[in-house]
Amino acid sequence: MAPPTAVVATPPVVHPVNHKGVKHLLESGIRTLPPAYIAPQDDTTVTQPLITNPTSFPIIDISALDDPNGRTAVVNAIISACTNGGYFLVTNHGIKQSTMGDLLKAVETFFDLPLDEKMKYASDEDMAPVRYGSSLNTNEPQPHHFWRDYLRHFGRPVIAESCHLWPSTPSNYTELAKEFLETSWEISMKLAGALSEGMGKEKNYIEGTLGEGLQTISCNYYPPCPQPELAIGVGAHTDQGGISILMDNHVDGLQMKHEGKWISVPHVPGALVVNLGDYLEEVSEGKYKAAEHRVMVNDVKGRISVAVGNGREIKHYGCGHLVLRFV
Ligand SMILES: O=C(O)CCC(=O)C(=O)O
Ligand SMILES: [Fe+2]
Repeated sequence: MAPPTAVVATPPVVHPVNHKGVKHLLESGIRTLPPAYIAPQDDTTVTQPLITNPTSFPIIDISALDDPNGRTAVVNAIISACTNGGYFLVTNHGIKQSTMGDLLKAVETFFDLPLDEKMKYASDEDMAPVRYGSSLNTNEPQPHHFWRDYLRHFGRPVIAESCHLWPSTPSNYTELAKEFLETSWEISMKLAGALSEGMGKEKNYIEGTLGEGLQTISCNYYPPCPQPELAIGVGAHTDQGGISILMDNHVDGLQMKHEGKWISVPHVPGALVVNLGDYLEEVSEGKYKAAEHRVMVNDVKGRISVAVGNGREIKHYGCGHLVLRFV
C-alpha cells in the first residue's frame, strides 16, 4: 500500500501594502484587477438573499430625546434597533445638512489632490495623528487588498493639539471635520444615554465608562472598480469601538448583516448611519449587538464615506499610544 501523502496547506500569498492608493492605480490605466485586489469569493459574492427594501431598515428621529413627553418612544426605538441588529438611520440629529454636504465635498477635493500632496500624510504608524493610506489601516502584509483609499485621524481627546496636522487643502476641511467630530460625539452620548436606560442603569452609565473617550474619523474613497464583482471595498467586520456614526455621498455599497442576510443601507437625505461596535456589545453583556458590515464596490461612480468611531479612551485598546508628531 502506498504511504499516505501529507497534505501541506499552501501559505496564503501576502502582498505589501500599496501606499499610493487605489485611485492612483486606476489612473495608471489598469483595465483588469491586479491579483492583489481579488478578494476571496465568499467575501464578494452575494450568497444570501440581499434585502434592499428601505422600509425594513430602522429610521429613528431623535429630536424628541430632550422632550420629557416624547423621550420614552424614542428611547424604546433605539433600544429595539440595537437589540435586533445594532444599526439604524438617525434623523433630526443636529448636524446641519449643509455641513454634511460641505464635508463630503471637502473630502472629495482631498482625494482629487495630486498624489504628492496626499502622500504628505502617508505614515507607517497605525496610530499616527493623521494618516493617508489604502486598504486597511495597517502596514502588515495582507492576503488581499481592499478597494479603498482613506484619510484617517483622531478627534477626542486630542482635537485641539492635533488639528493643525490635518490636511490644509481644502482649507475648510479642518473646521468641517471638527464640527462633524464634536457633534458626532454629542449624538453618540445621547444614544448612549438611551442605551444605558435600556440596561436599567443611570443615563450617564455608558458615557462614564469611556473616560476621556477616543474618536477616529475615517474619510473613505472607493473609486469605480474595473471588475467590481471580484473586489471588495472593505471586508465584513465589526467596528472595535462604541458607537460609529457615518454619512456618505449616496452611492450604494454599505451593507449590514442581519440574521445571516446582507442588507443594503438605504439613502435618506440628511440621515446618518449608526452602527454599534464591539465595546457596546461588551458593556451591555450582549444585550446590544455589534453590527457586522462590509462595503461593496461598483464600476460606475466612486463612493465617499465619512465615519466617526466614538469609543473608550485609548488605554483600553492595547495598541500603544497616539503618536503626536508635530511636523
Ligand atoms: O465606507 C463605509 O461605508 C464603511 C466604512 C467602515 O466600515 C469603516 O471605516 O469601518
Ligand atoms: Fe466599519
